[in-house]
Amino acid sequence: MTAQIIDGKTISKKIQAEIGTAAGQFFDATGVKPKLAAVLVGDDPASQVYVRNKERACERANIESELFRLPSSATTDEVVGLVQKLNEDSQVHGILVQLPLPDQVDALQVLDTVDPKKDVDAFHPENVGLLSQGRPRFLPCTPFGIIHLLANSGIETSGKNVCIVGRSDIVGKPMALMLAQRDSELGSQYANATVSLCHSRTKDLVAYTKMADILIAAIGKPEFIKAEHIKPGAVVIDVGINRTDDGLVGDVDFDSAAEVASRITPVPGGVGPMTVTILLDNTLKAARLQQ
Ligand SMILES: Nc1nc(=O)c2c([nH]1)NC[C@@H]1CN(c3ccc(C(=O)N[C@@H](CCC(=O)O)C(=O)O)cc3)C=[N+]21
Repeated sequence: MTAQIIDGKTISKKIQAEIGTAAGQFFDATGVKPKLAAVLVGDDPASQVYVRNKERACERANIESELFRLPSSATTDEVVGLVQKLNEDSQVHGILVQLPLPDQVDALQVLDTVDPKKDVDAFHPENVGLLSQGRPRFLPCTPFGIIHLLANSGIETSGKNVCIVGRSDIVGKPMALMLAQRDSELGSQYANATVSLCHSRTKDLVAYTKMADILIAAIGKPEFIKAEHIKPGAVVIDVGINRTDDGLVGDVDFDSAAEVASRITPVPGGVGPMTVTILLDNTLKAARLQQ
């Protein structure tokens, strides 16, 4: 078997065009152009790439964006102060604090400062709580991007075995919540999964991954998932972005996995562009919330 590719770049272009149309209509009705403020502390090269991708995508979708930079020596108080200023700025609808922050900055304190109604990453405890109760305000960008990828590819999750490898607060944990719930913004067929959330202490990982109709790799280890982890015909979603000597690779060994899977996302061009797309959607949602 050779897997069909799930093309995140093409799907994200299509959704970004829809968001652009909706943002234009919102502007015509209200005179307000949705605005995203991105906070970038230091000069991590990967963060610069992501922030640039986000700015370009905003431009395409009729969303204003402004980048606020602080030096890598910034203190917690300085970052918190900038976020407070953006909270109070009525022209700013969405605030994104690019992670990772430098070690001397208390990231939790910074993220807790973001006004929950401007929290387009959905990292604030109020938004995490709303999601866990099944009444989300904003949905976290990468997990919701994955649901969109599945929906756009006609891959339903209801009643399926989904295995998520990796329990991070920004991908694995919220992804598990969203897929296990009764409903999703895209319909109940894209929820209601039987979810296993696996991690570094999981015993017999292969037993879980091999049961999965949909396998989501969000571990942060280059090419960790191989053909032997995958049930023949399964759908494989690769969330990893690892920079190695061979260039950018995912958490899945693409060549061997594609022999066994029925559908697979590439890296780059899979989940990454969808993360950016949902950020735009959340910024428009934030602008609506603030009218
Ligand atoms: N507050 C916060 N929110 C985030 O959403 C957030 C963050 N911090 N810190 C880092 C991670 C990572 N992330 C990506 C965004 C875009 C691509 C992306 O555009 N990827 C393209 C290009 C990849 C490349 O060329 O490097 C692709 O996969 O095709 C990837 C990863 C958002 N993150």
